[in-house]
Amino acid sequence: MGTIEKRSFSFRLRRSRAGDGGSTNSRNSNNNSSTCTNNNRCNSPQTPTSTSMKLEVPNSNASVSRRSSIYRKPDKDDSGLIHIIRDIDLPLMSFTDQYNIEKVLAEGCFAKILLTTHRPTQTKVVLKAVHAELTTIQEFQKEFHFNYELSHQRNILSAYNVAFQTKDYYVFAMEHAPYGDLASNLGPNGLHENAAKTITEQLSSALSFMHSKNLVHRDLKLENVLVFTPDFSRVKLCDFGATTKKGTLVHKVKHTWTSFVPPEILEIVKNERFHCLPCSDSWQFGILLYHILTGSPPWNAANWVKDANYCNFMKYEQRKTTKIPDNFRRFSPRLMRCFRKYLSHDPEDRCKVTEVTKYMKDRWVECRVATSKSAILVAPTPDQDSCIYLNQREARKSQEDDNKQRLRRMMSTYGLDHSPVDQNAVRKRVLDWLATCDDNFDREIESLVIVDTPTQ
Ligand SMILES: Nc1ncnc2c1ncn2[C@@H]1O[C@H](COP(=O)(O)OP(=O)(O)OP(=O)(O)O)[C@@H](O)[C@H]1O
Repeated sequence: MGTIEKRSFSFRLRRSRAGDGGSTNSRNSNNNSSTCTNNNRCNSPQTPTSTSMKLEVPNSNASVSRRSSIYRKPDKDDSGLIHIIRDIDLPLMSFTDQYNIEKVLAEGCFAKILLTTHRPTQTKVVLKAVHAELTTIQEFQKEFHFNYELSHQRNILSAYNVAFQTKDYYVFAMEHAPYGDLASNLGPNGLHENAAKTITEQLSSALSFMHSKNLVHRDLKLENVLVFTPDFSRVKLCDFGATTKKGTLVHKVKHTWTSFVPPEILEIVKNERFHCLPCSDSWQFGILLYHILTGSPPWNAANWVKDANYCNFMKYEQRKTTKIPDNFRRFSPRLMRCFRKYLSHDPEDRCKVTEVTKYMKDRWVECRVATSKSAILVAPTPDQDSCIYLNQREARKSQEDDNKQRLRRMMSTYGLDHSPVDQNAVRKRVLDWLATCDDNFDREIESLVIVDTPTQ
C-alpha cells in the first residue's frame, strides 16, 4: 500500500448514503466482500514508513496520462469482477507524514476534499478524507473500489491506488481538477449550447461505460462533474459513493437535489427499497442537460400534483397537450424531442444515456423568450449568446435610464442645467482641435467616433 498506481480511486466521503440493501445509514453492505467487519476500522492497519511510500503518478500533470507506466489498464472483460469489492488494507498514518496540505477545496459534514502535495514525489494530489465516524469502512471501500475500477475511462475521474486512514478519517487520493466542478463554472443563464454539447457528449460516454458494466451512478449533478479545461473539452464524472450494481435493492440517495430525483423514486416512501436501474441516470442526465443550458433545473420536484412546472412538462411529454411549457420554449423541436425521451415520466419509456449523441448536429436553442404566452422568436442569429444576454442588456439599459434620471434630478437641485449634448457640435470641436494639433490630420476621416458623451 502506499504506491500511487493510477487507475483511479475516487470515492465519495461526505455523505452517508443508503447502500445496497443495507441500513439507511450505510452506503453499501450487500456487495462488499471486505473482511473488515468492524464498522469503522480494520483491526490491524499497516503503518507505512515514509521511505516505502512512492507516489507513482505522471509528472505534475493534473490529468494522469494513460500511457504512464503507473497506469494499469484493467481488463476490458472483467467478467463481472468489478462487482466484487475486495478487501483493502488501510495503513494508519497522518496527513503530514507524506503530504503538505495546501488548500481545503471543499468541506461538508462528512468529508473534506484537500489539495495537497505528495512530498516524496512532489505531485499535486487531491485527498478525499471521510470522517470515519460518519461512514463505514465498507462504504468507503465500495466508493474507492468503483472509482478505481472505472477511472481508466477518459471521462471518469482518476483515482490513485492510495488509500489510508488517519485517526479521524478514511482517505484516498485522486487527480486534481484545476477548474473545479461544473456548478462553479455555470453562470445564471447557463452555458452556450456548444459547451453543453461538449459536456454532455463526454458525460454520456462516461455513464454509458458504467452502464455497460451494469453499474448505475445514481447521483448525477453539476457538483459531480469536474472540469479540466476552461473550454470544457475535458470534463470528468466523479463521486461514486452511491454507485450500485444494476438491479440491486437500494434506498433513496440522501442529500441530493430534489429536482434531480426521478418521479418513480420521489414517490417512494422513506425506508422503502427499490431496484436500482440505469433509467434513473437517464433522467438525471436530462435534468443536467437542462440545467447546463439554462442555469437552473426545470422544476423543484418531479411531482405533478405539487409542481406546476413538472405538471406542464408531463402533459406535454405524454402528448396530452401540444403546448410547450414556458420554461422549455427556447429549445428547438429537435432538442424537445430529446428531452421527451430523457424525461419520460414512465421509466420504461426512457432512452439510454447515449441518446443525446444523435442530436449533436442539431441546433438546440432557438432564442425564444421563455416566459410569456406571446413568446416570440427574438432573433434567428447564428449565436445563442445574443439570446442569453438579451435580458441582461435590457436590464442594463433600464438601469442606465434610472441613473440618468437621478443625475438630472441631482443637477437641477444644484441649479445646473443638464441639457442634451449636440453630438455634431462636439464632433466638430474635436475635429478642429485635432487639426490644430497635427498638420497632417485628415478632416475627412470617417472612422472618428465620439465616444460616450452624456446624453439626456
Ligand atoms: N479531484 C478533485 N479536484 C477538484 N475538486 C474536487 C475534486 N474532488 C472533489 N472536488 C470538489 O469537492 C466537491 C465535493 O466532492 P465530492 O462530491 O467527491 O464529495 P462529497 O462529500 O461526496 O460531496 P456531496 O455529497 O456534496 O456530493 C466537488 O463538488 C468538487 O467541487
